[in-house]
Amino acid sequence: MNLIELFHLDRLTWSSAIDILIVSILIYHVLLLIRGTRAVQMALGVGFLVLFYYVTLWFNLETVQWIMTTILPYFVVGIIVLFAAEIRRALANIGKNPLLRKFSPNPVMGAYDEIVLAATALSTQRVGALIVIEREMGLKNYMESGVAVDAALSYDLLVSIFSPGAPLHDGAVIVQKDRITAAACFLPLTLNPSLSKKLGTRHRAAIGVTEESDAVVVVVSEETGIISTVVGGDIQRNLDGPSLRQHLASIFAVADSAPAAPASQLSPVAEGK
Ligand SMILES: Nc1ncnc2c1ncn2[C@@H]1O[C@H](COP(=O)(O)OP(=O)(O)OP(=O)(O)O)[C@@H](O)[C@H]1O
Repeated sequence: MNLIELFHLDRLTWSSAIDILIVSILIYHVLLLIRGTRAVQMALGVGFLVLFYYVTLWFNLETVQWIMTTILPYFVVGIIVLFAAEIRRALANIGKNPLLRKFSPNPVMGAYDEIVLAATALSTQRVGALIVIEREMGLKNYMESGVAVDAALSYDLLVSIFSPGAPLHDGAVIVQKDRITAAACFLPLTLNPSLSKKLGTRHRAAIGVTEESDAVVVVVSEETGIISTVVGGDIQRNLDGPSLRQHLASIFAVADSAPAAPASQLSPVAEGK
């Protein structure tokens, strides 16, 4: 028996090849989506139940089969509820239109330089900060949990919002293009069990919002002054001004022309705090 007969390749048609390709791409994207989340354990549990169902068919275990087929419809509803975040993310990714992205104007890196400067200054002063930058997916539901602000994105405003004791310092600032649109916003916490225990709620909120949206988050740790960015649930730690700027420039695909000024060149507003 040759390979063609062994794998029935003689029956392979163009449509079945395309079929296999699409299913492989779908499986690959589902695995990418659930990688590193609690959904992995659940997917393993579902796999085990499916296997168990075939074992009951094999041994003709009628009562177990009856129980499994009776609870299956409820089980499907349960899976939809449990995987709601992952399903939302998958649908949002499908809905992202690369054409729309091409036509929407690029954010001005100058505006994000304000974030770089503020993060650097806040880090030096050990002031915690949580800045969420909206991309294609709207963040209106998170904005509604905070206080609406409609102001130009500026270093001074960011530093004053996060100053300890300022009324809006607790929670996240939301940035849409070159404007600060909300402050003191509450974000969903990630439930990822594999995260370091060293990451507290500020960092968990930063990761959580990027698991549910395509936002980019800049976090400054109050405890250590460490600057991190989070995209798609992945946290990148230990950034400094230039690396944060470079990272934001690469995410937003804008020309990285001028390096961010060091924190020592910042205006007296920050330095005085
Ligand atoms: N769900 C949330 N949404 C928005 N902000 C949050 C949320 N949870 C916590 N925060 C912010 O994080 C602060 C508490 O941070 P905490 O010390 O628990 O976290 P952390 O990750 O260890 O941060 P740090 O390194 O800055 O101490 C809160 O005062 C609040 O400003």
